[in-house]
Amino acid sequence: MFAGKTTHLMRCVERERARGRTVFVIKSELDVERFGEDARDALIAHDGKRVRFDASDDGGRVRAVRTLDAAGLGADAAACDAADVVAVDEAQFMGDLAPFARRCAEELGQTVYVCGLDGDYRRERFGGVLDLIPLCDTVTRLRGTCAECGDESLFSRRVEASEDVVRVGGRDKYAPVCRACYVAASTRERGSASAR
Ligand SMILES: Nc1ncnc2c1ncn2[C@@H]1O[C@H](COP(=O)(O)OP(=O)(O)O)[C@@H](O)[C@H]1O
Ligand SMILES: Cc1cn([C@H]2C[C@H](O)[C@@H](COP(=O)(O)O)O2)c(=O)[nH]c1=O
Repeated sequence: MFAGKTTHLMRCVERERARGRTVFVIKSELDVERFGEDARDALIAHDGKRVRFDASDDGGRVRAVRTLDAAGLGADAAACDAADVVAVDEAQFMGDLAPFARRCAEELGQTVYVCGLDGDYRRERFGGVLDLIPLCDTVTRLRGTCAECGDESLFSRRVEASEDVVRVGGRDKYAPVCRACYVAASTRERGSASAR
């Protein structure tokens, strides 16, 4: 988390739109829990930057969905199929990600951008993001800044006591950390659990 994934996706979306291409942006409905109704039709990064398309935009949309199938996309399924570009944020929450992305790229000829977490706070695979790797033209792994020592961050450490894998949130629940700080925190936590 905090690696700049959403910010990077926003730049890709803005570049495609500047070239006159229609972009359909899909994000997780879970973001609505975190940011409120505003998150239904806007991409939102941790620094508050937002990308929203207005009514005058050429068929491009930002939509928060539960699933990537016709049930999730509902009335927007045709607009999604018709877009030149499909961009998916928070892809770790999307079931059937690889079949969806493959259909977009290979049956519909769309340009597809997908951004999401490959691993959860335990550093285990998160949703279907890793299933895309063998299908991609390009993979970019971004890094943020370790919240504890300032080195580059690689992992998301959960700072709140909860063991649910899916736990929507930001700085209140997670900190981006480097390997050394992740391992040090895990060792501390294991130590305090065994002392109890
Ligand atoms: N520790 C951090 N490392 C990097 N960026 C951070 C950090 N804390 C806050 N930020 C902010 O988060 C922004 C990136 O947010 P975002 O694009 O939403 O990342 P992601 O989608 O990977 O979680 C940065 O531009 C920066 O303003
Ligand atoms: C590590 C981890 C994250 N989440 C949630 C927390 C946020 O709502 C998103 C990640 O958003 P970001 O744009 O990458 O910052 O995922 C989770 O549910 N479980 C986890 O283990």
